[in-house]
Amino acid sequence: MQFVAVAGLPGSGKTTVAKIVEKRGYVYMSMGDVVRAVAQKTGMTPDKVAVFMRLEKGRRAVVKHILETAKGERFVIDGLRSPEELDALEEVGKTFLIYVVASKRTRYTRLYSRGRSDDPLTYSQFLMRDLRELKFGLADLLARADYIVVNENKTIEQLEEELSLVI
Ligand SMILES: Nc1ncnc2c1ncn2[C@@H]1O[C@H](COP(=O)(O)OP(=O)(O)OP(=O)(O)O)[C@@H](O)[C@H]1O
Repeated sequence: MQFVAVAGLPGSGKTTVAKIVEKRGYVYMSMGDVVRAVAQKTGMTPDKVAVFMRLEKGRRAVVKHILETAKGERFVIDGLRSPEELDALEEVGKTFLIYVVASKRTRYTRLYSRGRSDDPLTYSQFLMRDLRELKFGLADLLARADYIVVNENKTIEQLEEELSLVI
């Protein structure tokens, strides 16, 4: 198996990057979709499920769920949160980690205008989400990145061009 894993803080552009990778022949799988599906089943909020799954079932729980359902050879995994999740992928396949970064202001503006049902409505909700993700170990993943992409003052086309040199 071969994985391109994508990590970054909320609103940095992980899904945007992962969808670009998908177009190059990788099966797209989203950690956030797993969490949101469990949230819908249980009636809990996605924020709570994200913490609950990792606390109750171990720090690899979400990635384990992804691996159980994965069918194919080459995958792009959107939304890795911790070094433990990266370890889990590396144990079963060749893994390349792309870390996406953007400033706080850009990320907040993007999420505010994206308006997904679980997106932060206020700046304090946005900061709380950052904090939660950092607690999972997101910042520690930066040290293990194979490629760091700055998604700021860049069009999606420019992003696509940059990534074509990497993937
Ligand atoms: N370079 C860019 N130019 C313009 N818009 C962008 C760019 N990158 C991302 N966006 C937009 O910003 C929003 C957030 O991007 P995306 O959903 O990829 O972030 P994310 O890191 O996956 O966020 P989350 O962790 O909250 O799911 C989306 O609406 C996306 O279309």
